[in-house]
Amino acid sequence: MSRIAFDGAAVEVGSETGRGAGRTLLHPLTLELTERRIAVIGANGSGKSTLLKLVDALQEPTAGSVTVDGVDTRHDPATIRSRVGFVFTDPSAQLIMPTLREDVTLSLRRSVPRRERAARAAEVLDRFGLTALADQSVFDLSAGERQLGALAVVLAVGPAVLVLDEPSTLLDLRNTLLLRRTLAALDQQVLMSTHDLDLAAACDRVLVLEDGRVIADDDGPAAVAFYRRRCDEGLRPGPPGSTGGGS
Ligand SMILES: Nc1ncnc2c1ncn2[C@@H]1O[C@H](COP(=O)(O)OP(=O)(O)OP(=O)(O)O)[C@@H](O)[C@H]1O
Repeated sequence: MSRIAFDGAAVEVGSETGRGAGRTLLHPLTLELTERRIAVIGANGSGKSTLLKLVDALQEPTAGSVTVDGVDTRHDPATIRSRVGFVFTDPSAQLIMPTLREDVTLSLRRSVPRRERAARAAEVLDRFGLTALADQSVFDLSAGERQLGALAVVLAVGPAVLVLDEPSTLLDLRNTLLLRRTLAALDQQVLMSTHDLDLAAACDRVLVLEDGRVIADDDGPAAVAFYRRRCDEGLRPGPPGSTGGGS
């Protein structure tokens, strides 16, 4: 497995305007991720996507550093992106060709000789049950089909690390199960953010984020149980007269 290291990495935005303090999206974080399946969970806006983007050099840390197998994301983003594949929540950010077959073939242009690309693309599409949809306009595919297509495009080039931002958001139950099986069978290290707690519980390690801080770091079942308790406590009405207790 790869070694993803955060060394005091933090993200603050807005301070560059010089008008007072900026907003901290991610507080300084120091940890190493070497497990095979890692999930990041937490409320909307807690900083999950920000953390993931640091790993693929899509976001620069404003303090500290992030390295993947010793390569600093700020110094060598090209090498980072050849090792780390990023699957966005919104597949339209990923799919740029008219059909999935063309998109997968295009993604193979640097790693596979031209004469082998068609066969490799067919193999990848088949693995995701996308063969029947491969030549249809991507605009005619359902959102879930596009999301699986985006995953196929990224996996086609065999990145060492796969980063997925909420991969099951648009998927129905059948495709969620297909995604789970596919992720379980991958050789790659997988780092994902998700609101699907079953998916998270099946991971080797889960980080729970709250307001840009890691508040729990445990195995899947323990971290998910912690997060459920935390959400439950947050929803419980406070004693009469306390903030949020109502009038
Ligand atoms: N460039 C930016 N400038 C200012 N604020 C930002 C910027 N990027 C993200 N944010 C804010 O930072 C917070 C964390 O965003 P992030 O996308 O990491 O959250 P998230 O945990 O992935 O949320 P969700 O579950 O809704 O996808 C959000 O409140 C977001 O509005």
